[in-house]
Amino acid sequence: MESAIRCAFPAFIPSLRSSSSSHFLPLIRPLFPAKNHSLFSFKSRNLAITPVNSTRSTWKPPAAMAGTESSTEKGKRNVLVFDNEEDLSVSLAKYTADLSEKFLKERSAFTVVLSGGSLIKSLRKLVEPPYIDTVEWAKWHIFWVDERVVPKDHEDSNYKLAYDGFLSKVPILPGHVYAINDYLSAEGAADDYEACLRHLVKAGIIELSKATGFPKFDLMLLGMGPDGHVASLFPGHPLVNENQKWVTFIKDSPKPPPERITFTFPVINSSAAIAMVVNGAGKAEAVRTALGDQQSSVSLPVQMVSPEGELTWFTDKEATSKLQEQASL
Ligand SMILES: O=C(O)[C@H](O)[C@@H](O)[C@H](O)[C@H](O)COP(=O)(O)O
Repeated sequence: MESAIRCAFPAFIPSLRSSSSSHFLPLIRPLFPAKNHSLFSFKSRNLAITPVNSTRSTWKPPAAMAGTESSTEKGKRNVLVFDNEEDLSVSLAKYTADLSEKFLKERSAFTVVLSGGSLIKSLRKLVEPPYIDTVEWAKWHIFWVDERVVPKDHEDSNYKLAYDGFLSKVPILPGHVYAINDYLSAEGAADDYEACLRHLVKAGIIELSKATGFPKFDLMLLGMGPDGHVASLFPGHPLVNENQKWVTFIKDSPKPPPERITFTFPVINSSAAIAMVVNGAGKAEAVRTALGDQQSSVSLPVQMVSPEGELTWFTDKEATSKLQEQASL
């Protein structure tokens, strides 16, 4: 029953762009044309590390990167290393638009999960031509992998961050933007968001993973904190082991604000595609832990990201600087 839907739709007004058919022109470019990956690349059975668009290359991936394979047996793994964040954002926009086209050939909805943080800024090329006119925005459905339990107009709100930097600039339908109910407690908001997801599964908008029974989103765009957290799943916190709930809550987040809701790892790892968007020197130590050659034990939540589908790291030279140091030792 429609009145039973408890998804909190925000008062979100999409930009008044033309609804001409140019929004729906098909893209013809393949994912990641080979010319952008020409310098050198390391590929193994399910891991590829590729410096992109460099004018010179000094870093060779550590041989022990192959250790990543054994811990990520599910899907294909790529690590793309860009010269800078600008190049990263150009490639991220193309990746996202191409994935949207690919999924929308198969079904009528494209389910996209956002995180907070610097990711939103890195999506800036997606709101520019050609994508603003070619992506089938009306079929996108937007979710959050985590949200701070604050009002939607609060400066800490991930909804506000995404609205200001992305959603207000593209013609995504207001009813397709699934924000949390910010009138509830953290626990209530988590339960409410899970109920929203369950409704959307029944409605055929979100698929369920045949392998896990958890919701399977088409694309998760994740950031990583300097401490290696993803979503609101922090190192050493028991929530990283939650394996029943789809959405849970935290009241003692080490990163402020303390009260948040977050998807759990079974949901994150049921995704068809995850883009790990990680740039800047502040992430270098966690990137070394996640992708370097000492991966015998899992100490960081980011190391638990292992989707059913494809995992693609969008990184830059600064974020991978300690990997490069390690490789040159
Ligand atoms: O609400 C949040 O805090 C975010 O969702 C969080 O998981 C974020 O993605 C990482 O902390 C990376 O943020 P930065 O890219 O800004 O470092």
